[in-house]
Amino acid sequence: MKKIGYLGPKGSFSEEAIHLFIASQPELNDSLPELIAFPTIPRLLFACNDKEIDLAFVPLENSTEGQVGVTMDTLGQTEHLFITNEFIHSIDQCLLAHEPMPLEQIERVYSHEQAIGQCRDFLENHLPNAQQITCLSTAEATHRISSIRENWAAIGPRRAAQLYNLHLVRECIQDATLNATRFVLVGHSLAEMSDGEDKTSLLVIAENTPGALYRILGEFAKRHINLSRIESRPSKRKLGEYVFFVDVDGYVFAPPIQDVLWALKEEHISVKLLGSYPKAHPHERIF
Ligand SMILES: O=C(O)C(=O)Cc1ccccc1
Repeated sequence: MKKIGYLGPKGSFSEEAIHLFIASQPELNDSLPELIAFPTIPRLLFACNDKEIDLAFVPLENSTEGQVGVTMDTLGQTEHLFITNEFIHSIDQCLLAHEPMPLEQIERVYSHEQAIGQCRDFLENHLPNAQQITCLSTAEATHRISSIRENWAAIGPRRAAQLYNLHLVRECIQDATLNATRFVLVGHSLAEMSDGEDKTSLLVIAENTPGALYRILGEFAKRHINLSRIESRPSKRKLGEYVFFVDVDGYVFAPPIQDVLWALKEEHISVKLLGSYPKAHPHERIF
């Protein structure tokens, strides 16, 4: 039985999404994998890197709040991991508490930083005086408030209310109605080319010199390769030095992508392959 790790505990958005992802994959449905909850994203990805688990399922970016920096940074640091699938899951944030309670009475709000960021306007407008407390996940936040009878609330998935015996004070409190998170499944080997459209994720380390990024992007443009995403993260070595996460259309062994990789190598630009995997097509309800 395959072991798949996710950011837990039970009731997190990651758990909700991994169940839906498994249901969408006929080959995983035949012998259901064992799901293992991890408390943090680095611990989960390093456990996969060290082969304690077969696969790790992690959030990568959200349509409202943007990149999940810790996932990107850890993927950059690990050596034996490849993204093998992506999965887009729509996210409805709920405000949960022990009992029905007027918003003015809520003194503290617990949640994951991504969830707090997705509900920033709601929190400013309706809970301006509540203290915001960041937790390792929305489910951890929900679990924390469930054992203490105070005027505290948590932001998390609807299902966490049932699991932790809490009341749904408000639903759909995220600032953008259409709010979706892109999760990726990470494993130990490169996925094979699919029957449909694939994409390739690369980590490019550019020099801090005039035109460095222009030359990198030019290699893709010259070969008519479409870039679907480019994000920078600090190199963590020096202020003002960055690494770039680039997603391009196509499978890594497609000749134009191989040509770009050769050209970048010749220019001494270092590139780490993060994976090649089937492109997810978001459900219409999401976008
Ligand atoms: O905290 C969770 O429940 C997670 O799985 C991370 C997360 C948080 C907010 C949106 C999507 C994923």
